[in-house]
Amino acid sequence: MVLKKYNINPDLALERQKCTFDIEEIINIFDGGKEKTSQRRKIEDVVLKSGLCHDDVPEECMSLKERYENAVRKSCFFSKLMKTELQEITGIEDFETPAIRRIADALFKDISPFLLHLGMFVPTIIGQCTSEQLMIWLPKALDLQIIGGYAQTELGHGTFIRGLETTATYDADTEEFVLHTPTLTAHKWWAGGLGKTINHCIVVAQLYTKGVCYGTHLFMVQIRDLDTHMPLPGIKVGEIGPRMGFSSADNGFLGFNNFRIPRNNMLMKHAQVQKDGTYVKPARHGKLTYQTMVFVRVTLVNEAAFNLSKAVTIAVRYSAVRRQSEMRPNEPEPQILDYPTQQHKLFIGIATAHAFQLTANWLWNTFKSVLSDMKKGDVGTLPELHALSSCLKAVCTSDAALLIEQCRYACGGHGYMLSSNLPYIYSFVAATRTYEGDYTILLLQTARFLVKAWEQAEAGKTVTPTVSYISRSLKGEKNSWRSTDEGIIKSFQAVAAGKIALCVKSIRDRMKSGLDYEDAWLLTTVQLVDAAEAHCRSVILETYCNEVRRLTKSSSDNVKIVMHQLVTLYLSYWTLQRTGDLLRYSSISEKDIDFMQRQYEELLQHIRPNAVALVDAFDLRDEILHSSLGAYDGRVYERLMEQAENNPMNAEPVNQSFHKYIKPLLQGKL
Ligand SMILES: CCCCCCCCCCCCCCCCCCCCCCCCCC(=O)SCCNC(=O)CCNC(=O)[C@H](O)C(C)(C)COP(=O)(O)OP(=O)(O)OC[C@H]1O[C@@H](n2cnc3c(N)ncnc32)[C@H](O)[C@@H]1OP(=O)(O)O
Ligand SMILES: Cc1cc2nc3c(=O)[nH]c(=O)nc-3n(C[C@H](O)[C@H](O)[C@H](O)COP(=O)(O)OP(=O)(O)OC[C@H]3O[C@@H](n4cnc5c(N)ncnc54)[C@H](O)[C@@H]3O)c2cc1C
Repeated sequence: MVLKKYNINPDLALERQKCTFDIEEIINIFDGGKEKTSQRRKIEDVVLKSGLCHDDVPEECMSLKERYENAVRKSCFFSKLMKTELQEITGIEDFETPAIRRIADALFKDISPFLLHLGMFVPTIIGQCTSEQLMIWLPKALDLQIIGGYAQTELGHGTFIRGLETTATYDADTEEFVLHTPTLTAHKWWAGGLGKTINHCIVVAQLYTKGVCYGTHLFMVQIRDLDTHMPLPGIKVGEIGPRMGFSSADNGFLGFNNFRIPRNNMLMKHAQVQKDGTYVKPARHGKLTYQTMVFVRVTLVNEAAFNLSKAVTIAVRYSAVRRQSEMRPNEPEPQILDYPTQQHKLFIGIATAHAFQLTANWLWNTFKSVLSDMKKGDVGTLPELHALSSCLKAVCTSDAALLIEQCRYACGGHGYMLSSNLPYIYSFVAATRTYEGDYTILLLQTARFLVKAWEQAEAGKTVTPTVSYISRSLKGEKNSWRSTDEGIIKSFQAVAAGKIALCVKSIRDRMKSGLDYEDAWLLTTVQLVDAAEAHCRSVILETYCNEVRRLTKSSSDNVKIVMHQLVTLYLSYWTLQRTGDLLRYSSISEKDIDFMQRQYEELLQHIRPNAVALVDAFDLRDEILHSSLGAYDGRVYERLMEQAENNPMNAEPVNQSFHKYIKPLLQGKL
């Protein structure tokens, strides 16, 4: 839809006048500098001027098939734009992925069927291919001569990768692998783009050679004819059916009937099958084939931050425009943003978006540094990255989903409209809690690392920096509560250490009472998930504080103040959420909690005048927000009426069902 232009709503205009800081400064901080902001805006301008964001009818009023076809059309033209005009017009050779990611949302209110091509297919080629394989597939994939996806999950197994049933059996006579789907539950299920769009995919299958199974490995498989797009003989493929969100992502199913691929289609950077069928196992680490998942988990922390920033922008702007009830008799109805309970629902969303964005950037840098270690042959830092990316993906996507839903509650009835975009944002982020490793499963992976770290520290060994608090705790360091940033972080670390200690004790006690390790672990998993979550909280709190301090070093005083108010709000919020834990594992007193509660409520008041400016500082254009409630001009009621009038249901004054059913019913003739 072409966005109509309106004058700014006077309430919003007034809000912007109250702002105490230069929003451009905060925008630059999050973009990574002025230059990056200007590059991003250039990219956005090109895409927005391309006309590609236009839909003749609102996406939500299209049928599923129309939505899919529309998303394919846009994905193709967007890809062309990325390869040609964007580079020519802006002169920017190296597209920053965050900029492309952000502007992609102007095209797709739901999901691009090409998401997995860019999000997993290309990264798997980069991470799992030998240099010869890379030369064959990477240029084709980048040039979109082939379009791919990532088919790992099966109907029967998603979490437990070792339980996958698809087989890839090596035939040394023909130097081919035979892919086969032995059971109903072995059918690949869920892969994005697989249903109708892609012609290639990475398939994860159990490798058999010389009669031995070597576990899951990755294979490049062409599934459709490049010209006719028909499934190749031996391939059964289709769309899995309507779901909560992801309607235009054509998630698919896939079965193989003794389907043959050349030996060279096994991705052999880490493990190899030689021509005679000899298996060469990965030299360095057994889980390197899981690397794309680590990459995606890292990017999902960014997704959590970005989508939360969209939701909270919509809800804060709406709350500044919406007036409801009365605070005192006969006074005008206040903006709902003036209610402390509304501020409590929303300001934590702003602070969390900052915390997650800065944590995502930090995690991305950690990821790059681990990759560079691995290139030098050192895999020593991989376990910590796996533990960090697992818990951060779990906690950030889960918190973001809850806070996005809270933003929807904060918009009352209108938040329930698809045109608010909040239901779309929610259904996208809700899926991120499950895919790429379910919440519980990933926290249990981190817990495994934490228990090991505890045992190492107990044995007097040095542990990695993110768990160094364990060593301090084992040395008997007592926590003394202080309501400063550092003091609060230390107390959250004491909570994590206390919980890990209890897990270790529970496991040992259970083993002493006769259980084996597996059962002792299993019975402790509720506590283990809790301990991993506590560890993750302490990581986020510490990273957020450190990064704000680092990034605002040369900022103006007013920016420092407002950014630090949000940090303090975040620390206070989580202190109040976790008083039980803090009373148990730190020296916090009831008086301290009263102080934190008052500080929190005062902070809501301090942040209130800057709330709209703070969400403006996410710099999200209306075309990216797609929201009748969240547009920059705040013309909520005009847009709600506009979308109602454009609803195809209103194209005819009387629907045919009246004549077919209602009238006969009224007349007793049905
Ligand atoms: C160019 C132009 C283009 C134009 C385009 C135009 C349009 C463009 C539009 C688009 C715009 C742009 C878009 C950009 C991208 C956006 C975002 C991307 C979104 C992507 C969407 C994604 C959708 C969703 C995809 C999916 O969902 S895909 C499926 C994901 N599936 C899962 O995630 C399964 C979870 N399950 C497990 O991951 C395992 O099952 C399990 C639990 C670990 C146990 O694994 P197991 O083998 O049993 O191992 P254990 O025995 O437990 O552990 C044994 C030992 O190994 C260790 N260890 C386990 N792991 C690992 C590991 N990794 N690494 C290291 N160690 C590990 C463990 O610590 C232990 O160490 P130890 O303690 O021994 O020392
Ligand atoms: C929108 C969407 C897109 C997707 N895209 C892709 C894709 O492109 N490619 C692809 O390969 N896959 C994809 N997936 C699949 C996704 O990765 C899996 O659904 C996800 O990993 C969870 O696995 P599962 O469905 O088997 O859940 P299950 O493992 O069956 O989980 C069900 C419940 O059991 C619990 N549970 C399971 N095992 C344990 C355990 N050991 N201990 C304690 N609790 C346990 C879980 O915590 C969860 O609560 C997608 C999924 C969605 C929703």
